[in-house]
Order: sequence, then structure tokens, then C-alpha cells
Amino acid sequence: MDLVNSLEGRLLFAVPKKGRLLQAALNLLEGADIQFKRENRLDIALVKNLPIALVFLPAADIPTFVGEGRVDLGITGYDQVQEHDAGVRAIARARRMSNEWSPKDEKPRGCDTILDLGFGSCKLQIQVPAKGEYQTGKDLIGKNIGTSFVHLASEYFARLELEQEGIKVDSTASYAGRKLRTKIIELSGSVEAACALGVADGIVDLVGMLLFSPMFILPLTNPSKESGETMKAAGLKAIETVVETSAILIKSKAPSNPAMVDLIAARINGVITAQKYVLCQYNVPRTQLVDATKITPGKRAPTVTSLEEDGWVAVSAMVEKKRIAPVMDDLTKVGATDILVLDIHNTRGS
Ligand SMILES: Nc1ncnc2c1ncn2[C@@H]1O[C@H](COP(=O)(O)OP(=O)(O)OP(=O)(O)O)[C@@H](O)[C@H]1O
Ligand SMILES: O=P(O)(O)OC[C@H]1O[C@H](OP(=O)(O)OP(=O)(O)O)[C@H](O)[C@@H]1O
Repeated sequence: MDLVNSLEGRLLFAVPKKGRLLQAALNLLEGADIQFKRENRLDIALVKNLPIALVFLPAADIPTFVGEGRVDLGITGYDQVQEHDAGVRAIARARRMSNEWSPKDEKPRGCDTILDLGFGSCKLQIQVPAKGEYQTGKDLIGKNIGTSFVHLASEYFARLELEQEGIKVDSTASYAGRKLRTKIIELSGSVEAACALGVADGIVDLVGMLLFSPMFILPLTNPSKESGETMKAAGLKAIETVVETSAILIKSKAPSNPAMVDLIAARINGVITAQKYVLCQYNVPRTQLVDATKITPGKRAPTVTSLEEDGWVAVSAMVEKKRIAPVMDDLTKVGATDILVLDIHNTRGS
């Protein structure tokens, strides 16, 4: 199949090709009725029922393809987008310093976040040997730092160094021409081993959070791993957080088909909402209705209908799945009966 030509007229949608984010991303696509068949060893799949082509890419590369190329939509980690944007800032700073800058360099680059997808939560943290001497990020100024997130780590330590010199900076401050005293060492994997192997005094690396998303009955991270398991196993401890992250839906600043981007975003938002909420239905004496609807105010408002029994009403309201147990307890206390909890398969516009 001549894939490149078959992409004409299709919205390009980047999906993580493997790793922790893949399965949850595929679940979202299924919930949004994006039908495709991924051929073995092929990283492009044509969607059967919409003018879309899925492109399977490393999560770390998706911000580049969406922010700098022709890809319109993408699912990746917020940390990856932040690292990409920090890299764009570093290039822009270097160009301005060497007078290579020109107005065309300032074309809209990077990507816009559409939605937090509610899975893949973790933290990018500064980690040091648990029994070592370092207690704060400032203790590591001038030392060796191993990381896969070189741009975020460089900006973080530039801010620490400037603050130590009494220069107050904010996240948008320019570090133009600043030569870091701290040595940032780029590592592509197994970053947690860097301290033990004498390569680094500290690292900047991800620490998983063992979260149970409504989408899954299994933990989001590797079920055999606790949150921070890698860090603990490597004898490290986290001392500061650089970025808190989760999976996000991003879009190009100039998408080829904005209407289709909005449609896909609405469908994915519907799937996420349906997974986050349940529908709670119950009967309650009209005299208790005010107290009951304070417990179940709904996402917009509860639906109240009269029962074929004087003095009683039926209420239906969306309740966050993670709150439903105490909500049912409280409804019982105010005299609600026949309390039902229904899963929501999908939703739109809520
Ligand atoms: N515990 C975690 N460790 C690393 N990344 C995580 C974790 N939990 C969620 N993520 C998200 O997954 C992204 C990494 O996905 P990616 O596919 O690049 O690597 P991976 O999931 O670690 O798989 P692999 O390293 O085997 O390729 C991170 O940028 C982050 O947004
Ligand atoms: O807190 P945890 O859930 O234990 O996960 C965190 C670890 O996972 C990632 O590495 P990964 O396992 O992807 O292997 P890598 O070092 O080759 O990237 C990340 O770089 C951390 O080292």
C-alpha cells in the first residue's frame, strides 16, 4: 500500500507505539469509535470510519511531530511536552545569542493541550542516594546530574543557580548565555543506576504513581510495580519535584481540519467523562429532596420526577465514581430508598 499518498485528506493522529501509555490510549480510541487495524511492523494505520490516519510513535517524539510537523493530534505525557517546549526555548535562546534569530523563527511552534486524559500520572523528580549527603536541589549545584530530560533539568538548575546568586527568576526568565555550573549528563534509560555507577551525584527521573483510573480495574503502572519502586530499589529518594505529569491530548497550533479535531476531542472527552462518573438513581420523600440533592447535585443539575406515590420523588444524577460509596451512605441517612448505581457507557456534551 502506498501509505504516503493514502494520508492525503486525512487528519494525522499520533499514538504512543508502546510502553505505559499504549493500552490506555487504545482504550480511548475504542471508546471514541475510531476503528482501525494495525498491521504488524507498520506504524501507520488508516481509520476505517473517519478521515483519520493513526501514526504510532515513541511518546517522547509525539510533541515534536505535533508541534513541528504535519501531525494534527497526539496522545503523550505532559512531561514529554514540557521537555520538548524547554528544548524549543533553548534553541531560540541560542539563536538569539548568536544573532541567527529572524522573525520567521518565531512561527507558532509547539502544541496546545486539549484534555487531561486521567491516566499515566507520575512525577519528574530530583532523586539522590537515600543515605547520602544531599538534601535539597541547591546541594546539587555544580554536581553531576543524570537524566533523560536534559532541557527541563537544565532550566531547573539554571533557576537554582541564579537564585543562589540572589537573582530572582521566574519560569519565563531567559537564561541567555548562561553557562551552567551544574553538569547535566544525558542518559537514554536506566537513569536510576547512574548514582550507584558513579556517573552522577543525583538524577532527574520519573516516579510512577500507582493510580487506579476508572478506566481500569488494574493499576495504571506496571501491576508488579509499586509507585516509586524503581527509585526505592535503586536506593534513591526524591527531594524535589520538577513536573507533575499525566497523559494529555494535544493538538497542532495549525491543524489541517479543526472541525475534525473538535469532533475527536468531544468524543474522547465523552469517554473520559463516562469513565469518571456513574448515574445514581433513587427515591426520596419530597420533604427530604433539598437535603438529598445537596448530596447529589449532579454534573449540571439532578433530574427530579414525581413518583406515582404522593409525597415521593425519583432523582437521577451523575456522581463521580470515586465518591459513590459515601454518597450512597449519606443518601440512606436522609431517607433515600431504592438507590441504584448505573455505569455510563458513553456521553456527549456533559
Ligand atoms: N512510572 C512511570 N515511569 C515512566 N513513565 C511513566 C510512568 N507512568 C507514566 N508514565 C508516562 O509514560 C511516558 C513514557 O512512556 P514511554 O512509552 O516513552 O516509556 P515507557 O512507558 O517507560 O516504556 P519503555 O521505557 O519501556 O519504552 C512518560 O513520559 C510518562 O508521561
Ligand atoms: O516509579 P516506577 O513505577 O517504578 O517507574 C519509574 C521508572 O520507570 C521509567 O523507567 P522504565 O521502567 O521505563 O525503564 P527505562 O529506565 O529504560 O526508561 C522511569 O525512567 C523510571 O526509572
